[in-house]
Amino acid sequence: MSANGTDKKPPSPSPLRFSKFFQSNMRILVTGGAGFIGSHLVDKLMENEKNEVIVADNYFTGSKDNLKKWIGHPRFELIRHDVTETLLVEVDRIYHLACPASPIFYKYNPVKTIKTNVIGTLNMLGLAKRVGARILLTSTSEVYGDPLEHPQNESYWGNVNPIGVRSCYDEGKRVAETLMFDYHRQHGIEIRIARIFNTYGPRMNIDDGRVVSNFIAQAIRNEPLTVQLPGTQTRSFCYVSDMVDGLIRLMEGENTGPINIGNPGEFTMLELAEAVKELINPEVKISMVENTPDDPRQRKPDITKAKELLGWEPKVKLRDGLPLMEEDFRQRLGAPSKKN
Ligand SMILES: NC(=O)c1ccc[n+]([C@@H]2O[C@H](COP(=O)([O-])OP(=O)(O)OC[C@H]3O[C@@H](n4cnc5c(N)ncnc54)[C@H](O)[C@@H]3O)[C@@H](O)[C@H]2O)c1
Ligand SMILES: O=c1ccn([C@@H]2O[C@H](COP(=O)(O)OP(=O)(O)O[C@H]3OC[C@@H](O)[C@H](O)[C@H]3O)[C@@H](O)[C@H]2O)c(=O)[nH]1
Repeated sequence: MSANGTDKKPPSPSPLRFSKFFQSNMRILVTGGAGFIGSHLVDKLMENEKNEVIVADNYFTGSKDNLKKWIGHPRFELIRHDVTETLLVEVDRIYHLACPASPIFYKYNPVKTIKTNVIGTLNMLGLAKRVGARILLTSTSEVYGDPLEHPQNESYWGNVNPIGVRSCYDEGKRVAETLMFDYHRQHGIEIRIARIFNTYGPRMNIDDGRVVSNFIAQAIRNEPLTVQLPGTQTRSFCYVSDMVDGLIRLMEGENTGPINIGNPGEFTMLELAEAVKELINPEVKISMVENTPDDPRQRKPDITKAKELLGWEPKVKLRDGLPLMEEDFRQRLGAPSKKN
């Protein structure tokens, strides 16, 4: 009797796979592929003509607009699907990103956020088991909570409030990581876990609520930059092209992780506001506003593992990445481009 209590072997891939005429394209599922990081990942995966990409997304925080250049492409398929329901597709790789990432959106329906992280990850692991796919989870630096170690390396177990308003996301991702390792140990599933630190870039929702998108939209509209108190809390911001590069290296490498993927350049929120002011609108005012509960006071990735195991480190500095994002926001807000 096997570990799952049955004598049946998992189904083998379709007989077509063993046909000598079979074109061995890599079939890749990206859950949450209509979102910010997901759509950039899809762009990169589609560059490789050997890849077929399937996106499954419920459009809660994502949009078809982010994928419009691929809709109708013969190697691309878009499915409106909620990962809390099962999905049956024949794939070789699963990038499992589906989950709202902005605190405003993950706190909007916390029970749904937990379901997305727990039931959604169970469903994707079940799919990986059925079709023998390798699965990568986009976990988060939030698993470290309000960290008491600085910078954070992967062996730190974190300082997370289990009953706070952020817990649906933080604890949801922690359970998702546990599920990944249990499926790996119990069923031999090939897993990869990325712990992503704050990522920014074009295509973030304008009303996403995260700090970089808020400040850029505010600077372009000449509205005060809302620095939440005390303003000395820190974050480390990674440009999205670096993030996508790190995720693909992790997926195709030999290590399960968890591996931190982020940019170690650390800034206080007041420093970030000053940088946005200087680069985008020197006239804009800065206004100090109330913060939300359990906001982590400091965050910076130790990326030694990513450097050693993936040969990866970020290339884009914050001062170079912010103007790239500004142009995209100007277009979408209907503000004149700075290039003209
Ligand atoms: N951006 C960051 O700074 C950051 C940091 C750490 C971890 N992450 C993780 O990376 C992933 C992508 O983040 P993002 O910034 O692109 O966020 P995003 O909100 O832009 O994208 C998330 C996508 O998942 C979809 N989605 C949400 N719930 C779903 C469900 N139940 N079923 C199907 N689709 C669903 C959304 O519609 C959206 O397209 C998330 O898992 C997030 O937790 C992001
Ligand atoms: O307008 C704002 C928004 C946010 N902030 C501050 O900026 C900091 C960063 O806040 P964000 O909402 O951008 O993101 P957080 O770092 O809190 O969480 C994020 O990080 C890890 C990911 O998993 C998630 O994408 C998200 O939870 C916080 O200290 C917050 O208080 C502002 O000062 N002003």
